Amino acid sequence: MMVSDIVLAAAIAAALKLVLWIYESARQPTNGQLHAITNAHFSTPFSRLWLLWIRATGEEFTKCLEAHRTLGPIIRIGPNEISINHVDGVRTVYGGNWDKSSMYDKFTYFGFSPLFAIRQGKSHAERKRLFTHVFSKSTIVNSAKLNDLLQSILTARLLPRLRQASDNGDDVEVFSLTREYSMDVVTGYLYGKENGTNWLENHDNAAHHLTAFQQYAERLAFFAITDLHSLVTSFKRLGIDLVPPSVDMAYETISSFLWDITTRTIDSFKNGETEVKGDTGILKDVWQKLGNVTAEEKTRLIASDMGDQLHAGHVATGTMLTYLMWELSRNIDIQTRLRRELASLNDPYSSELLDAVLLETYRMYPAGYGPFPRVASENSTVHGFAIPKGTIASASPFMLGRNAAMFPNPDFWLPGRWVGVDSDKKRQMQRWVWMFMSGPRICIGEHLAVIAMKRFVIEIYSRYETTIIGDPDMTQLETFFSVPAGASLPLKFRRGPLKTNR
Ligand code: HEM
Repeated sequence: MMVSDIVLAAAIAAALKLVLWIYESARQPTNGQLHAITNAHFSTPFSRLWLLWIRATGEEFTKCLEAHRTLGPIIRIGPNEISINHVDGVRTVYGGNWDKSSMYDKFTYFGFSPLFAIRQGKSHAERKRLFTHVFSKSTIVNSAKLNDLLQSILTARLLPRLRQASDNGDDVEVFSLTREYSMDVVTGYLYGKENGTNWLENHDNAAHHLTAFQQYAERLAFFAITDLHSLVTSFKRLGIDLVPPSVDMAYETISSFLWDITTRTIDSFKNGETEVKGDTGILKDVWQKLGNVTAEEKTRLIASDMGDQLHAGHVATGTMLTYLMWELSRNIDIQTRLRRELASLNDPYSSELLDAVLLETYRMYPAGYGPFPRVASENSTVHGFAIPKGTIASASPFMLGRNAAMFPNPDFWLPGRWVGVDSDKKRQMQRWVWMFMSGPRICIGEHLAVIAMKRFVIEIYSRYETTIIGDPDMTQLETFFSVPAGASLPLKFRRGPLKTNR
């Protein structure tokens, strides 16, 4: 056979595979028991194509929100899939024993699923026990070590960099700055201060890795790895790669970064080596708790979990801080009030306006839009509808946060809506702010992220006034890591008009 014949045969096989895949996606067995639920699109009872299309074009959540606004809190988005946009339905699905869907199988590092990707409740609960104490609210709030870590990262790395930029009149690229800060905090907590990253001071090293994390979770790459998985695999067998090589290279870069930082730290306490300085964060504790596996497996398992925690920890926290600073920089009146309030309080953590600014940012710009699919493990009732076993359901913090009855003018960032409201009303409102999720699969890093964000905002806005430069594209991408489309937020930092003791 000549080379051209082989290429032609591969092209024909690929075309056939594509046609078959479209046919299968377009005509799926319909689930008759879901007929009572309103269809988001006429095709959804028998086809996934509408869902795949809005996902591929990056409009999944605005289109589903539009459909919810006219059709109600439960809509059908595929032959076997529903979308929920009400906290009662969310409580049933995410607070109960619905497992994660097969979408999560695609996320492994070093041959193991990290906590986030474990589908079943029992295996998940076993793994989660390794980390529950480490991330509990009382551990985080009372940890003197974490307090020192934050203090040293802020005073020795972040503030000198901002002072220099402000004195020189230089812009600060805030989307990078916030991710660098967040990675330094998360790795410092997990691996110990001396063994974690110092990206705030090693900008080139940081930029290389930030790009890799960004490319790996890029919207279309995520879509290809999850929804197009079978097509991507079949094409790969024919020698055609639908996923750009940059994604594989990014995965390699992330894996080697994770492996290096994790094994260096583990080796130090395993072999009593002295290369690694200082304490080793929480890793030693996790290592000792892991029984019944070989040392090699333990290392791979821990590195896999670290992959998950480092990725979520730096991108999500960095994204939230970026949107918060963007809004404060274009709402100078609120920024000024916040600065005054922080300066007037002995304990700036107790600032009501600081809380309001954070909650409003979680509501408007949740760092992950989804999808977060779950599978009904038995016949259930969701928001009054009978849902058969095997149905896939999902919800999104973006859609829940745009509830106009709960949040008038839902598309506007208005922190004032959280100020002066009575505690019952505030609790009601908070149920709709679902950025860290709820139930057994709630984000384990929530308290670490919140303390890191509060400390960052207090330190910066007690000292500096920030203003926007140019016209950054802050459109939020509708995907799992919903980062700003322009991936950049340059701000000007000016020493604050108020003098404070901090
Ligand atoms: C603002 C920052 C953060 C946001 C918005 C966020 C959001 C989320 C969300 C929505 C989930 C559920 C994902 C799903 O079910 O598919 C999740 C899970 C998780 N997050 Fe976070 N996260 C943040 C920070 C962190 C940090 C700092 C860490 C750890 C250092 C972390 C570690 C995890 C882990 C391990 C899970 C899986 C939990 C489980 O399945 O039991 N996250 N996070």
